[in-house]
Amino acid sequence: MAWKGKTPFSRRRVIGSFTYAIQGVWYAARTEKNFQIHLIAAVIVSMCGFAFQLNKVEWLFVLICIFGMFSLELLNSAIERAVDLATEEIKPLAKQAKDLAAGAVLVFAIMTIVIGVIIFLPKVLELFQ
Ligand SMILES: Nc1ncnc2c1ncn2[C@@H]1O[C@H](COP(=O)(O)OP(=O)(O)OP(=O)(O)O)[C@@H](O)[C@H]1O
Repeated sequence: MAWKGKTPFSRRRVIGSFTYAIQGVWYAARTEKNFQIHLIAAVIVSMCGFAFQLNKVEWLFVLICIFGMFSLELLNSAIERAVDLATEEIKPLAKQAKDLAAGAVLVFAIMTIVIGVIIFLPKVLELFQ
């Protein structure tokens, strides 16, 4: 614990926690294939959002989907590492932990796709009318 001995809300501790969090996001952006795919998808979806001039509510849903996917992907990567740290052997509990974490990402991804279809499909269809 790098902040041991500091008061709970000391400025250095808060800045330290923030710095570590940024390091985590930066590490994922540099090394995690899935996180990079989500980054590209987020840029494409945002460009589509501007192109189709989404309203405020539509943007809120899109942003929740984008940042929710990032958050879950980061958690999934953290769980994978924690499991690998706990054991290098093949164990049913290790499999369950990793598969459950991957399942959480999948469930949110399905919701994201459904929301994407609800928001963008009518706008795309309008282009062909
Ligand atoms: N220690 C283990 N014991 C049993 N099964 C495992 C173990 N480690 C991984 N697995 C199984 O292999 C799958 C793939 O694990 P892995 O660690 O390669 O992650 P991944 O899903 O390929 O993620 P990423 O590609 O992001 O690293 C897991 O989802 C799990 O089902």
